[in-house]
Amino acid sequence: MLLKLNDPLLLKTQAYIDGQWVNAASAKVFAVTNPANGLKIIDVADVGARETKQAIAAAEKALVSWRAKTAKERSQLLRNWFDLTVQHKDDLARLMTLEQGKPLNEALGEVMYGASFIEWFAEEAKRVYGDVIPATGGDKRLLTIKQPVGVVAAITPWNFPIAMITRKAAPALAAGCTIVIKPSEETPLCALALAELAHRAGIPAGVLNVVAGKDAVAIGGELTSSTVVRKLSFTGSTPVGKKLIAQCAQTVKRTSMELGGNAPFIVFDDADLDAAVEGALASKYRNAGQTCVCANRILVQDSVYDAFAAKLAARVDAFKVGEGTIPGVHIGPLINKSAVEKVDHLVSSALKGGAKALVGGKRSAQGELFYSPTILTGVTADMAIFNEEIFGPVAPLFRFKTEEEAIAMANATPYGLAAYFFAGDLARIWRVSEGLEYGMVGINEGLISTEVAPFGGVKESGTGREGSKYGIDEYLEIKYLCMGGIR
Ligand SMILES: NC(=O)c1ccc[n+]([C@@H]2O[C@H](COP(=O)([O-])OP(=O)(O)OC[C@H]3O[C@@H](n4cnc5c(N)ncnc54)[C@H](O)[C@@H]3O)[C@@H](O)[C@H]2O)c1
Ligand SMILES: O=C[C@H](O)CS(=O)(=O)O
Repeated sequence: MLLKLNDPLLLKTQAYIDGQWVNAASAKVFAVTNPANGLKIIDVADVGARETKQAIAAAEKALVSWRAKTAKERSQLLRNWFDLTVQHKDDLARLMTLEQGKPLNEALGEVMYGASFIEWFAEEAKRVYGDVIPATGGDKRLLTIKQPVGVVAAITPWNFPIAMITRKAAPALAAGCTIVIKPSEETPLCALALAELAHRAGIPAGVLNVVAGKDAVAIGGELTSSTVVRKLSFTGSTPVGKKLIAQCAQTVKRTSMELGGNAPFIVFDDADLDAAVEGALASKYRNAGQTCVCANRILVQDSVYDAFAAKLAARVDAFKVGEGTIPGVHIGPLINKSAVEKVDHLVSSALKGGAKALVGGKRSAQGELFYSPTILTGVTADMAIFNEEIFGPVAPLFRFKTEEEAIAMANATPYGLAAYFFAGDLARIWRVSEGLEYGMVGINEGLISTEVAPFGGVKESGTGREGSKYGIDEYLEIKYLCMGGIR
């Protein structure tokens, strides 16, 4: 797709530091490519440790006046940012489809989902309350106040290049923090466009900074070792999250971790099978299966296995695979070569182990980074595909006999982000909801993410929650005040 933007000034190719657009001191650039065809979209300034230091210094400088603003003043500026994001939603969606590959309608959905966090936290900014605590002595008054953590670092993934940024930046700014964002090198254009809109919204220089570069380790090293940065909010893979937690430990930073998933999707014998199929389609194949909350293992009770598989296959077989700008496309490309190779390896290994491809089971002829929507049957829990995050349009179906077996299978993973199940009986719904070791559970529903509810996982899927009334707490410190001598 030639890049036709209504507002061409949203296409930014430099780092955004201290309210200025700057090139890399090294003059280096890196190419951003379209995963649908491998063609270069544009070159972007390839910044590193030096520019990251400058961004941290800018955020530190801006913190003084930003935290001193009233909650209402910060709220209004966030509202301006929300309004501009919605106003430019079509251009942002085009940029996203171009650099990330998801179908245009999904990209538009993500822009609005991302904007919803700015809207939500524009309001939450005005509801940061403290406490008055009943004193232990007549001469004392006890209270708490909440204050911003300070300078925040955010490191974000490529699969939701707008929403994963606003889900961090909005609560951080609402709380009175300033932020340095390192987007994925795969998808910097959306991040830089968001920075341009924040600038236009009147968010002061240094409050929000974006540093994009190929050397994630160098940028991350600066962000995690700086004593000025008091918090890291990371969204990405669990292995990288573990590294970053360790790096942050050296300066005792607060961290929020939104990491990998391995979501079970359980279909019980008392489920509405048509609803379960709709839920599986929505959860499994969104963003070509490249979401942290995608159904990763579909567990189906024996007596309904064949009926469910047949219904699901009929729908998946009808999926249209292609470039995201083409109307009616359901499945776009995966993000890069290693992603396709990983998915192909997991499928091939399962097939070698005796699984069968009811639909797909191979790369797509649409292009180097396309994979065919796939359903595998006869998959067993000893296969790698049961234990690894697939991150592709592949639905492995597993059989189970009893409710206890389903819960045990579902929980047999180090991950604990999202889980789903379809059932009818109310007592079963309560038993299974309480038995699943996950941060989020979809019950007769495959799409659960919203700005008003807490998003996050347990075990090795991370710590902390984003969105909801809880999300702003990640960026606040509670200070206890004890007033004495009051007689
Ligand atoms: N829990 C969630 O909310 C959530 C949301 C989206 C994606 N994810 C997870 O993210 C993964 C896919 O995204 P990804 O491939 O971008 O993940 P990734 O971990 O490879 O990269 C995420 C970000 O970290 C950066 N990074 C990588 N190595 C780094 C290092 N050593 N130091 C500093 N920064 C580093 C990358 O440049 C990118 O910006 C999947 O595991 C998915 O489940 C989780
Ligand atoms: O991939 C992770 C995102 O958080 C997915 S969602 O859009 O928030 O469900």
